[in-house]
Amino acid sequence: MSWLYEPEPGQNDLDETDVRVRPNPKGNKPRTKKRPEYAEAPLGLVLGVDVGRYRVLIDGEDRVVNATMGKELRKTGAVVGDRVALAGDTSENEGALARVVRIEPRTSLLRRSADDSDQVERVIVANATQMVIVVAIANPEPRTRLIDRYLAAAYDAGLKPILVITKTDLANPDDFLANFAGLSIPVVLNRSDKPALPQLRDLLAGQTSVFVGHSGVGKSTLVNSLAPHAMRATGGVNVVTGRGRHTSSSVRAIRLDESFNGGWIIDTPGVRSFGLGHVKPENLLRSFEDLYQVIETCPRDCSHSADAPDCALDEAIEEGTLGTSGAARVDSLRRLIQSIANNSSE
Ligand SMILES: Nc1nc2c(ncn2[C@@H]2O[C@H](COP(=O)(O)OP(=O)(O)OP(=O)(O)O)[C@@H](O)[C@H]2O)c(=O)[nH]1
Ligand SMILES: [Zn+2]
Repeated sequence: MSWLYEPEPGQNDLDETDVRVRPNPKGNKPRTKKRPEYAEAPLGLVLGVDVGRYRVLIDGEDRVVNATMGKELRKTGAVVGDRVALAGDTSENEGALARVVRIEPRTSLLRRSADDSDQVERVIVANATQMVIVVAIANPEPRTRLIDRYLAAAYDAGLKPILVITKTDLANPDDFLANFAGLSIPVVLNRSDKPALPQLRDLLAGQTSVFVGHSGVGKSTLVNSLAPHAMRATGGVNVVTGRGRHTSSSVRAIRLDESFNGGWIIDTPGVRSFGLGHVKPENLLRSFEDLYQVIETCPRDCSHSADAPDCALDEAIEEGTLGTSGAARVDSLRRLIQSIANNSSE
């Protein structure tokens, strides 16, 4: 249920030193009775989740342990990127199973709905700082609206978006990129025979970057070029259960090498759709930053949809102030507004 995942006010400001004496802004009862008991529990990072089993990298050690969710946390569940406290058998011994007894406050949450009318959201990744949107310039043909969806999800989650255009050996990306000229997001042009490693390194250094993209765009190829050691470091997807491919999620965290200054990639191969049912309309508008100045001049309570009277977007298109891609951008925004309209009326 969505409310379980809502960050509390002020939560984003907390760091590890706040864990033991977390101030309770509302002064009501503490969230978990168990907290003092597990104050010394080792902390770790969730690298992967497989049918209720978690692979957790213990802080300060190069040790990945298997864990299950403690009883009181089972409904909430943890996701890749979560920082968790462990009790029980935290050894790497065969058959050892630790227990997650606490999930640390999250600094960000990337969610998606099954589709735009679905308000039951699924949390995909916790604590990421940016979203790398991977799109091929050809094969498969890029779709600007899909990128708009990703951008809306990124802004809603508080993640900084970065656009990586792959397969630039196949076509010239200039025309396509004109669609996003008004956005202040970094764009990296990449081709597998000459990966743009220095530029990517600059952008990914010290960050936790969620990689998203449609099937076939070359995301795996890109991730492999950035983290050739990935399989070894993360232990692969099915190590925990050893049970074939029945993974509940193949999302996994991959540590980048030292040249990335503590940077991580979170790959999301299983994530096919990006429903925006949970996205707040104001976050959607913010993701169209090139239109935002115009939107601010709209009448109060303007819905900005195609039938909205006196929407300043229509005027701006007529006057040509939004550039050549202006009409297409407005069209994309309006489709997304329409898609999440059911949601916002409740
Ligand atoms: N020409 C060209 N082909 C590429 C490039 N990058 C990847 N490919 C090819 O595109 C195809 C898809 O690449 P993947 O890396 O498997 O794509 P993916 O996005 O991970 O796709 P899924 O595995 O379906 O999620 C493969 O045949 C790659 O060899 C590139 O820069 N140029
Ligand atoms: Zn408007």
